[in-house]
Amino acid sequence: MTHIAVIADDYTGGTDAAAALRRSGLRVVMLFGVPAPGSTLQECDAVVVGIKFRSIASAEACEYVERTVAWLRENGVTRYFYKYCSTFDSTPAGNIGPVCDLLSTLTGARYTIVCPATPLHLRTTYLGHLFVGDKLLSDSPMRTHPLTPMTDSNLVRWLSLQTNSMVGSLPLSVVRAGHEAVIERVNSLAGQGVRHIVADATDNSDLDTIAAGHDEALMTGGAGLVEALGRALGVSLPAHEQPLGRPGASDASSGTLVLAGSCSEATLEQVRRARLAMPALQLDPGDISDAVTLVDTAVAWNEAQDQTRPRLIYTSADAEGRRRGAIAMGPDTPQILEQVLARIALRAVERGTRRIVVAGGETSGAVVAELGVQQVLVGDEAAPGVPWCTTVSSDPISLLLKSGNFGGPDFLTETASA
Ligand SMILES: Nc1ncnc2c1ncn2[C@@H]1O[C@H](COP(=O)(O)OP(=O)(O)OP(=O)(O)O)[C@@H](O)[C@H]1O
Ligand SMILES: O=C(O)[C@@H](O)C(=O)CO
Repeated sequence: MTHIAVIADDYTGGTDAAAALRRSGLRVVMLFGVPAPGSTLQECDAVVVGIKFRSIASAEACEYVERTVAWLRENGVTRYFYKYCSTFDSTPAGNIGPVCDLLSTLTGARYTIVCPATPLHLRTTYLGHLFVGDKLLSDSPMRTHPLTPMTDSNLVRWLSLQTNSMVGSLPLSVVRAGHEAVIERVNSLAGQGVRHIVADATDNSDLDTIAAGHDEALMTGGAGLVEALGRALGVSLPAHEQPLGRPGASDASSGTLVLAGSCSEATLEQVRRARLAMPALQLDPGDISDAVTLVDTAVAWNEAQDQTRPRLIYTSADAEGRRRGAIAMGPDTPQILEQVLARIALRAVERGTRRIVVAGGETSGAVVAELGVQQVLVGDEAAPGVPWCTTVSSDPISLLLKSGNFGGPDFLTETASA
């Protein structure tokens, strides 16, 4: 029986959630994209559906979510978790607010917990404000994100821009007072008409308190709260023999193609180090602004490399590099570059590549869509929240889809060769 479905707003967010559930010993199936009508869900404790709707128009995002919920219902799911980024990636128009509104209507939930806090990734919430390590979100590198610059750390205020529903908060003092105090406060807020409740949490025990005995059909947040729900579920389920398999990475001697589109500070440093360790090609729209020429250049370069060795192709650039590139390529540069890396991935797979590391959630979404991957088995983590995934096929591909901010400085170098 599938006890919970996680709907994630991008693919690396989905693999992060899937890794969190696996840590609790649950059997997890991960799907990419809105599931095809009529397709069936294989036996699992939890299903994660990763959909690329973080940065698209909110009407389209809601349509994807509605179709996904309809499919999940047909497959017997009654509890839902909406997973967004631990840095609350969104714009004043959405999509977190519109999707929370939609999901609470579809599930009939009286209120929605909103809790991106994920201590494992150093994201905490206090008095409704989101912190990244020791910085407020708006003082972190997220303030210059190419798609969703996060310029306000006050989640109650930010979410209120995205919805007409009332947004309230659940302060840490109440969370620390325990589960009953939490239930009393959320009932009181719901009674006052508050629909979305931003919950404070600074460590995993806070998340356990928020998740414990929660019987609404919907929760929302980051992988931290997903893991807490997984822990609560894990103790109530019989131990499994992991019948879905536990694949790790395929052998690195088959050669790894690393594609980086994330422009996060973490990825820029990982790219800088990987450049010293493997052949690398930078694709800079400031130098070549035509997408077809960029793809052809990269494909030719890639095919000239030793296919049994790691190699790196990246568009990642700092804010100044992106500004220069956008002058030449135009306002759709981010989306065009996602497609460029995706097409390079497809051409490489057609030529035999079976091991691909991708940096960046949107970039991963584009790559997975271009490769036509619909379902993966979630395996061992290469870093917290970054599990190896293996496509379900007779000629499987190992994929490592890395959220922009995740992994240590040598992540790309180590995963490409290990
Ligand atoms: N040189 C560049 N100029 C402008 N945009 C770029 C450039 N290189 C990459 N981008 C775009 O920046 C965006 C990065 O988003 P992506 O989600 O891939 O990474 P991220 O936000 O760091 O990761 P995550 O969503 O997992 O936190 C993509 O749309 C990508 O195409
Ligand atoms: O929550 C996170 O930080 C990640 O899972 C993510 O969503 C990045 O795209």
